[in-house]
Amino acid sequence: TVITNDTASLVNSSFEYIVIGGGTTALAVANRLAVNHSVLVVERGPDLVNDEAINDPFTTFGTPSPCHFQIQLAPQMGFNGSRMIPMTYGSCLGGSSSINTMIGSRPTYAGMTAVEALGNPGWGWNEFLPFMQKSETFHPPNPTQHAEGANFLAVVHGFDGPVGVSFAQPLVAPTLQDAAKNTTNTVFEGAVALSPDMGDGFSGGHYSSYYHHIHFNKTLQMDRRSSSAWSYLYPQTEQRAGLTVLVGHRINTISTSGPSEAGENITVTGVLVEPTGGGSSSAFNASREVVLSAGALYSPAILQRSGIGNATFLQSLGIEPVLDLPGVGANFQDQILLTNVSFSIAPSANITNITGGGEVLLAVVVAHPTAIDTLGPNGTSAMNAMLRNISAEQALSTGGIVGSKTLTTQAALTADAYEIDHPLIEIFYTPGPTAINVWAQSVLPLSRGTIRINSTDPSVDPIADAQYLTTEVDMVVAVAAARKVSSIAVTPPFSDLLVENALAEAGVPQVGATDEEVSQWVLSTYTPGTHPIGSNSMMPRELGGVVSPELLVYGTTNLRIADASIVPLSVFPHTTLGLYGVAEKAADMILQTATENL
Ligand SMILES: Cc1cc2nc3c(=O)[nH]c(=O)nc-3n(C[C@H](O)[C@H](O)[C@H](O)COP(=O)(O)OP(=O)(O)OC[C@H]3O[C@@H](n4cnc5c(N)ncnc54)[C@H](O)[C@@H]3O)c2cc1C
Repeated sequence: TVITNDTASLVNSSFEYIVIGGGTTALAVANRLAVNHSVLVVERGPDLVNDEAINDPFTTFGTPSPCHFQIQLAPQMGFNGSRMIPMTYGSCLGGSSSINTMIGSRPTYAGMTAVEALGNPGWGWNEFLPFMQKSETFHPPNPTQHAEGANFLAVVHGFDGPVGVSFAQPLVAPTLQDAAKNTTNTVFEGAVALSPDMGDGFSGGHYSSYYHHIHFNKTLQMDRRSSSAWSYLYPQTEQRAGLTVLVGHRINTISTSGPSEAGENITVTGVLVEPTGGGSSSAFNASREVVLSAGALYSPAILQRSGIGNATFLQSLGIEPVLDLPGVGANFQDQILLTNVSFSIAPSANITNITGGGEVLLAVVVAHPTAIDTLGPNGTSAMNAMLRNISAEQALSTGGIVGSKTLTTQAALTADAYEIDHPLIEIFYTPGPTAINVWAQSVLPLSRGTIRINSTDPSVDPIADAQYLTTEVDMVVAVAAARKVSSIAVTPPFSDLLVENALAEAGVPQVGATDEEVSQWVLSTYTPGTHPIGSNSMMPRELGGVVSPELLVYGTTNLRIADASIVPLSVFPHTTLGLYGVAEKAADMILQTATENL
């Protein structure tokens, strides 16, 4: 493997495959293709192999690094007006997996059923699971962790893949783990059970200690973030003679030839690249395929600059359309997080047992309540009523929808998922030095937004508009999540760990607050879920889909997308482990095509 930031040092300008981006999915795809092929990866950010703040999984979350970037979102809905909200993402080798909170969750069976039913044969849970397993080396809990509630089911895991997945060693914060589980049990009236394994596909209605994307080296007794870079690129075992990684360079456009006179598929021939800091451009050729993996925020922007997108919109920017694909940049979505929830620890409490003595990961206990657990016995029918009755008018008022049928179809599939056991919300408990964070997040939002460039200059960020909470159903879920957080803070044994007036001190609505008061708090304080997806969705073209189930961009012969932008519904409570599955499946399909075209 060659890693360089200097195009002059590259002997070749032609490769069999070019992978755009050096992030989470990109490096996994590149690793698999480079076993037998020449591959060029182009990453906008730097190589931070020796940056300990990134490598050490116990670095306090949010500590700035040269990989941390923010995009300013378009004005989002707030209380009595709009709010300006930034969204954080990673830009370096490993992409967002180099800075994320490493919570190791997977999509559910119900979620993948919905993805498949949207028109994506081959993407159901049973077919998808082997690809997640292929990526993973799971470290089972040790006997002490097991005694404290950490559990696993061997049949759903992989034990030989590049990505380390482990419980924190040792399992931190025993008092908090215990209190959080007991209180979760009480607040959800026993309906939320201790999970045998949160990654077994049936995680609705469960809670558990949580595993993270961490390599645990048993011999060295050492933990390291298992970013995509530390899984698929840096280890000795993953070195590939065919792999060249160009860092500090951004893709401006993808080059195309065709379409043929019959108006058939176009072929991509390579990419135009420029140094991130400015300088002259270089062209690289791809003899087989180009794989776009620049993430949900930037992949649609690269397509749009290359003339692939809504033709009318592209023309308005003076870009000659190559392919009219209105779904590029549409169906953009993100979960919301309620993060303004930090409860002070009581002076009498044993801080060491609660905080784990300083070595703390985000989310030591996670709960995935279903609609019934969260909204009561009529929860599923309430969700059904809202989701199945979305009118065409409401659908079209949601900014990022290509046609009304797109949202009604997705809403019905979301209702189906809740009927099986899909979690409605996620609640996670994390200790800090003097406080305990109880964060909640929506899981399957329905609001849809857009990613649109407003300049052909590749150094200018696209306009990212998540349209958070703009559908009624998303507000209902957010308010229900907030109410559960309030209940948790006043329910023993968890409440015993907190100062007496914890709710008021944290500014969180009291139990019994009106819907109006809770909505006001939600709208004033919610933050991005930082799980942006959907902006090049895998779904039928007539619904506004951009890629086929083979991840081929419609209307092209050899342009695939493998990153969070292809995920059409937020069925991954946290995205990373599922995205490694996407990457492994993408590589498998690309190599299959290579074999057919020998
Ligand atoms: C703060 C934060 C916390 C998170 N916490 C968790 C968590 O606990 N658990 C979990 O599972 N998920 C978490 N996530 C989400 C998860 O990390 C992302 O969904 C996932 O990493 C996205 O992978 P990707 O391959 O789509 O994109 P990325 O990994 O973001 O990679 C995209 C890459 O493309 C590069 N790029 C962009 N434009 C260009 C261009 N023009 N040319 C060349 N390169 C380009 C970028 O620099 C970047 O490196 C978190 C995310 C964030 C930001």
